[in-house]
Amino acid sequence: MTQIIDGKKISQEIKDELREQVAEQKKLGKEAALAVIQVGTDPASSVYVNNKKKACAYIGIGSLSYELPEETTEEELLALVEKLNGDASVNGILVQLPLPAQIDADKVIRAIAPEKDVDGFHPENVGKLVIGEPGFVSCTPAGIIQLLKRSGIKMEGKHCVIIGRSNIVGKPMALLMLRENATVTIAHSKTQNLPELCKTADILIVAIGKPQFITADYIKEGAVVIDVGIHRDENNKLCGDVRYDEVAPHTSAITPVPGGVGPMTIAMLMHNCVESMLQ
Ligand SMILES: Nc1nc(=O)c2c([nH]1)NC[C@@H]1CN(c3ccc(C(=O)N[C@@H](CCC(=O)O)C(=O)O)cc3)C=[N+]21
Repeated sequence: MTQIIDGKKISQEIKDELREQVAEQKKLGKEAALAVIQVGTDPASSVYVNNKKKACAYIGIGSLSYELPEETTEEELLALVEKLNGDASVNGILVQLPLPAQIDADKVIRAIAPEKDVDGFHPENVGKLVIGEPGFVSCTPAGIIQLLKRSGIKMEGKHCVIIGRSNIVGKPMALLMLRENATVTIAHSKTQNLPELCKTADILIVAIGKPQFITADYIKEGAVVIDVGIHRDENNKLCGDVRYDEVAPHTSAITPVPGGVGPMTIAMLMHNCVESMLQ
């Protein structure tokens, strides 16, 4: 029997836990607030940003919303980040990616005060993850660990293949899996014999960014498959990097798209905001 890992349900559990924690802190006079900055009006970004604001409202975290025009300059964005760094009522700063071409995203990420970097993208937080010190962890990989733990899936000693080596998903994912005592392989666009390699995975985490790329040929019978991709197909329906209908029957557990990893990213962002408030 294939276990369908319900990211909506698990993210709801986490949000309910956080909501209680925030209510407790409110009694002590402590409040949390997240600043969300969006440059331009990419429709997909707007959906995610709205989901983040809804989650804040549900949990009781204040949200400040900055919607800047597409032609915003790097200097203007950096000035806003600086202002929010110095604002004691703001615990978290999130600059929605991708940014328009005139803005250097790395420069903006480095400008965010590490103690307000709830995305976990700042080099200081990335470095802490590498050496195993507490710090903010990138939300998508942190959410995947929660999905696995809360679904009763053991990671210790398992071979985990991660496809994708981005700073935001693949690399932090590998470090978190290592922390859970998995044996980790990172695959990428230059990896040879990708289907054969994937067939050795007990846990396959797919973050390639190509719609429905992974077929049943990549799957060891009974493997756990986590799909990080999010796309719209020819019928404008959401789909992932994995051909779900074909792959699912060969797995012991799999995440759907939507309703898998996506909602967990937001739950972990909320978790990081609460952590930031408690510091
Ligand atoms: N600074 C920054 N931090 C991010 O965390 C960040 C970002 N930039 N840029 C874009 C990606 C993508 N991302 C998602 C968040 C929620 C869903 C999500 O809620 N997905 C729903 C469906 C949403 C829909 O209806 O489209 C689901 O999978 O069920 C997906 C993707 C955060 N990102």
